[in-house]
Amino acid sequence: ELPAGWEKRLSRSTGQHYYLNVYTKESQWDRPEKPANPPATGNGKTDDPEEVHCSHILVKHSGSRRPSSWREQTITRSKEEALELLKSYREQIVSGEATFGSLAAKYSDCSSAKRNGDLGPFKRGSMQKPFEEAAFALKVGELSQTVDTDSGVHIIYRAA
Ligand SMILES: N=C(N)NCCC[C@H](NC(=O)[C@@H]1CCC/C1=C/[C@H](COP(=O)(O)O)NC=O)C(N)=O
Repeated sequence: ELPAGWEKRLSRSTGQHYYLNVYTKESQWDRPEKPANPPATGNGKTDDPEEVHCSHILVKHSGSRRPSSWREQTITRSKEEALELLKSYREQIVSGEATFGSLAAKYSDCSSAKRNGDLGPFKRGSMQKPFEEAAFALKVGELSQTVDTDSGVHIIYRAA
C-alpha cells in the first residue's frame, strides 16, 4: 500500500515503475515512505527553503525608519491607521475583489510597488528579521497576516 498522495506509474521509456506526488506533480524512482504533503493553500512546500520568492505590500507610518516613499513625501499616518489600511487590502485580496499585485502597485510604500510588490527571491539574512521569519513560515501561495518591521507594516505573499 502506497503512502497517501502518491501514485505508482509505469515509465514508457524505461519500463520501470516510478512514483508521482499527486500534489506537486514531482516524480521519483524510489518508493515513497512518507505521505505527500496535501497543499493547505500553495503546493504544500513547507520544508525550510534555501530562499523564498515573495511580494509585499508595505504601508509606512510616522514611526517608520524612513517615513517617506514614492507615494508620499512625508508619511504622517499613525501605525493604527496603517494597520487598518493593510487589513482592508488583505480583505480585498482574500475576497477576490482585488489582486495582490494591483493593490501593491497602487498603495505599497516600497519601491517594489513598481513591480507589483515583487521582491524577487531572497535568502535568510537579507530582510529585517520579523519579515524574514514571516516569509519563511509561509507555504507557497500563502498570504501572511500583518507583519511589523522598522519599515512599517506589511502583508507578504509567497510566490515560490
Ligand atoms: N534584497 C532585496 N530585495 N532588497 C534589499 C532589502 C533590504 C532589507 N529591506 C527590508 O527588510 C524591508 C522589509 C522587507 C522589504 C523591505 C524593503 C524596504 C522598505 O523600505 P525602507 O524602510 O527601506 O524605506 N525597502 C528597501 O529595502 C533590509 N535588510 O533593510
